[in-house]
Amino acid sequence: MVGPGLYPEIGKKARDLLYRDYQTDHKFTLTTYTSNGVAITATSTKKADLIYAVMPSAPFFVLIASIFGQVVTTVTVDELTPGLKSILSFAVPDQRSGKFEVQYSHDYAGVSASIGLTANPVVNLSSVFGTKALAVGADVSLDTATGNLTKYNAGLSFTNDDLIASLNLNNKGDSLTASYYHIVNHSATAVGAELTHSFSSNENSLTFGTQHTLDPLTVVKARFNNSGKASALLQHEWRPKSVWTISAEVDTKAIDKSSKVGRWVQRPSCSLSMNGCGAAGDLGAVAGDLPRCFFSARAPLPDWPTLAIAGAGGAGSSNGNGAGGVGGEQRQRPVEYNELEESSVLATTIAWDDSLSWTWQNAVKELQSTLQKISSSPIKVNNSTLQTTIVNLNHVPTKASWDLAVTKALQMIKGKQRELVKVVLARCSRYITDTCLDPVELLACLKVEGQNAYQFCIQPPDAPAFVGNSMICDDVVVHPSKALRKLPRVQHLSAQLAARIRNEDDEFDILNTLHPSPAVCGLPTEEARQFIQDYEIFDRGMYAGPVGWFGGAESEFAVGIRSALLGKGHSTLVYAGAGIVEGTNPSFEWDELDLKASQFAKLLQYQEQHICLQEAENMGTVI
Ligand SMILES: C=C(O[C@H]1C=CC=C(C(=O)O)[C@@H]1O)C(=O)O
Repeated sequence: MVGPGLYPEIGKKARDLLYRDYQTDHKFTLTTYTSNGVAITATSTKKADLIYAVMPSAPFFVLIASIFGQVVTTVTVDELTPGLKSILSFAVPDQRSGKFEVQYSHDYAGVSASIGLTANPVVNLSSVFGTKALAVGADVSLDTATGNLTKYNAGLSFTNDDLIASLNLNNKGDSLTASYYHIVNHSATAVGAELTHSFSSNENSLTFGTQHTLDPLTVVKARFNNSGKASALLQHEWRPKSVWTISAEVDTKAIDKSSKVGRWVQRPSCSLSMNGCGAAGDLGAVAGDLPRCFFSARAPLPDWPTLAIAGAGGAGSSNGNGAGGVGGEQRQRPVEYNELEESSVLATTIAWDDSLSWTWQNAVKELQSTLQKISSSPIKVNNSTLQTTIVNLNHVPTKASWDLAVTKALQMIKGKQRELVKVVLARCSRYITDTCLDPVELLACLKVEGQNAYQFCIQPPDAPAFVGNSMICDDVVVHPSKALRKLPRVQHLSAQLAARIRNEDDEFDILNTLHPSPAVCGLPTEEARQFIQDYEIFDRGMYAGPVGWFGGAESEFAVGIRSALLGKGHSTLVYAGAGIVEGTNPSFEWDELDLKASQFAKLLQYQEQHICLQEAENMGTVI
């Protein structure tokens, strides 16, 4: 850090020591570094009903869906000129939260200015003056829509070798925070404290804590506050940039209440969404306590008389409950629903580790409580019609923009350099219907679309549901010779590839290598990815990303195409893509998009067809 740093750094050391990583929510961070130094970070934090147990050596299961909760995407371009950095960030589903920020650091000043990417943006300006030892700063936000100052804070900090003291006036002057951070005797131990006084409520809050670095990869922390909450955490970097955190919190004033325990893992460099900016779409959230996740796997569910909500949680360990799958082999699925003659069985796999706090008893207790929630809310699924009508439809891109993008792709494919061979361009169509759609009913209706479809529904709590009817291969692994595969609307050339995985192979790495495949991105991958980034004008979100689960002994993923995102209200986004190669005709490809989207579209038109049929019947006409 040069000079006094930026405003958020005032008091940051103490705040990090006292608050960072203590949350018991599930958290997942992915960071992707592109070749030109741009870091793309997606962070997802959400309260989960169950806390996932993820163990490096034991069988484990992480629902990939868990990364698609509230996602904050930040793109940082460092050092445009010495000391200058620009940042573009947005939180999805609310992409209106996007902002552009410029930071400038100098020996005696640090200035940061940001502006929201909306018509009436919020403008934020902060500056710090001083030296590394003594800094004074202010932070102001102006809402240009109302002309009001929405924030004005001020701060002062004093830093020497092993001690940082700071004073912050926050909340428009309503609260004063004094904080202190101290490295004890140049050792691996640091202590910190923070005292906040609120002038309006006349309340004080005091938190103090300590942190000890056990070895370069392991840190323990503990803290206590004046409302009686005691917390501790253990953090270990088990491989580069991958951190395990186990944290616990006890309310000493209500010791009989169960304590909270959380664990999470951060993984690096895993681009799970097509172009690395995985947004969950721009639809409103759907309220609901339980995450809903469903993967139909290679053996689709026999039927859908009742819905089993797959609670996203409990973690996979072999307990023999994995139902028989392809060829009778024992398969573990996170949640499995089977219709038998006289009863139905809902089987789930769980994991535990008695040497940690996530014991067998805990795992069973959580499972039982989830099952109780599930069994108290069975829904009869209507799998014949959706009884809804499309009231509005628009496509992004429009046909004209599509033609332009395809023409541009063809120029590049035929161009002198001939670097691009194939690029897959996509379309996102927003259907407004006259009723709200239930994602599971939609999937149930889609089932007729193909016995071999891989059906999925991923719906974290309070988030839109991502559903799809993707393709899968046949049961038997054959030579990688291509065969024609006919589906109800389209046909594909398909081939199966089989490989033996080495012990050291990691399923995250395998997935990272396979995604994005030429079927959703193009060839060569980097050129196609760049073209999509430059010319595709909507955010793919989860569309075309891998969907499935990691199961320790087994993982299962399909490509999230033939998919849609269902949000709160009456809005559904339907995605479709097509590969552009030499000789492609833009209009034919547009028709192909219509064809691919029609599996959803025809279900949304129920009433129109129904009315037509009725009218026809009334008129005695046979259609
Ligand atoms: C990207 C999609 O399809 C890809 C997968 C198979 C066949 C494709 C095609 O026919 O062009 C696409 O590459 C989609 O359906 O959204």
